Amino acid sequence: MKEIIRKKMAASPVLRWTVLGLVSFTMLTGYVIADVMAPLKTLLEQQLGWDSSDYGLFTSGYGWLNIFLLMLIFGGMILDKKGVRYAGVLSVGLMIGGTLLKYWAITADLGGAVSSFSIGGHSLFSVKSQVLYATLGFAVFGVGVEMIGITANKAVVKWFRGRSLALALGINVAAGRIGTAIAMFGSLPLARMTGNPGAPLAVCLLLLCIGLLSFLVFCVLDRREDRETETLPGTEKEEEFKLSDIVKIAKIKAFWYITILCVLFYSAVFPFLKYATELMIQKFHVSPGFAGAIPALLPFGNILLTPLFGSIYDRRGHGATIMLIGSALLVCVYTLFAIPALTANWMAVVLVLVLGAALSLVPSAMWPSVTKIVPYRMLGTSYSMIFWIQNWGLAFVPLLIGVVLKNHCIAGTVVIDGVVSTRYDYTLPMLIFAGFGALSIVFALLLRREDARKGYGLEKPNDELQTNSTTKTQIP
Ligand SMILES: N[C@@H](Cc1c[nH]cn1)C(=O)NCC(=O)O
Repeated sequence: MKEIIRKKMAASPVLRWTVLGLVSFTMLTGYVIADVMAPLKTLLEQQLGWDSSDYGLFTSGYGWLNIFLLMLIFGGMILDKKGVRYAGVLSVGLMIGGTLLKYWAITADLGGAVSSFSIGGHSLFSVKSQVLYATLGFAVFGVGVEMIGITANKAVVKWFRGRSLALALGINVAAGRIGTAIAMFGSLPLARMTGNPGAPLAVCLLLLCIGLLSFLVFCVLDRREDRETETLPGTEKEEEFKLSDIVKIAKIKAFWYITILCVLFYSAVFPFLKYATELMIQKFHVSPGFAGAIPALLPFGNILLTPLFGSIYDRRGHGATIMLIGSALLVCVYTLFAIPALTANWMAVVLVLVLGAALSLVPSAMWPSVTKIVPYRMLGTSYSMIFWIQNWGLAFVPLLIGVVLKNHCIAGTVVIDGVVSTRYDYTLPMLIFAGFGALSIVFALLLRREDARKGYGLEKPNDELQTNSTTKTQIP
């Protein structure tokens, strides 16, 4: 065990909250683009001649570079080595570059060109060039947006550790949810109004440039603060991140518990949203025109509740218990979704709202808790390792649910909007999500036990820890 002296918590509250506003706004602009194409699936098929597999390929592009080329992990290491300013500007640059490529692909007339890939004369696969370029653009964007996620978290920790940290991180998550809500509600009307599926992307690009400006203003404030803090008496420079720190992180049991809890929990929520509209139509008999509005309630609930639960964690503690309650709610929600006899509309609304509460509880406690388990200098890499494993779940669980639906859940046909469609029985997928929830409970319990053993302080108020740890913190 080693002790280092932390930088003094300088900065006025006004400056701290200004910094949070600037960084969170940049996050918001990135998260709008992450979801902006999701409501346009039908429009892409109608206007650009895409089919479902083109759309599936394009959507999956988000995780390609992050997962397979380990870009997320490299992003975390760059963040720890070079700092939040460098990593943030790089992230926004990648998001702008990726979105420009995607916008060009969607709006250019490529004359129906097809790109084919073959090895030794054997054709592997061919894909519409437009889809390929749009997917590559989304893949580059995916690296940037995941990196801004970890960078924003680390920047918030840098400015808020010990002072309303969970509230600040909760507001940052809420900013991301506002971005998702804007995309879910604004994208389709704008594309329809202009008759151009590229129009929402053009607006997003403009928004992202404002996000870049916002981050640049943050950089000026952050650099000034760094200079002032360095000159404070009694302030020692923090140890630099080393590659060997990855091994140190990997040896922390609680880190793995929180990582596994993260992948299980998020795999039970975000992939559910990809099927939620169909579930509303087929199980709860909601009209197709209104069905998307029920799952869209989810981010709205989060916008208020995540900061609220964060603030409770700051003042009262119980971080591990909050994660436990959030996981338990998942089991309740999906078990009720699985019961075939429950088909009332209001029930679907209530269950989505409770799911929203779960999606507020767990992130509000999870991201601040990581700061109690790993030292600040390793935080970028730790967040990136957690996000990397989480991205596997986010990429493959929707696929798993699709395969399960296709092979085990077909229950005849149903007429939707005058079109005969396959009818699915969603009981099994809902039980799978409930299973993820049950496993999340196990890992939340393990985390709580480990906390009791090692004394990370997950059950203690963050603000109380501040008085003990503003100057000194224990480093494993
Ligand atoms: N790694 C991200 C994944 C994501 C993408 N869009 C929404 N979430 C993440 O976990 N961000 C934190 C969060 O709670 O959304």
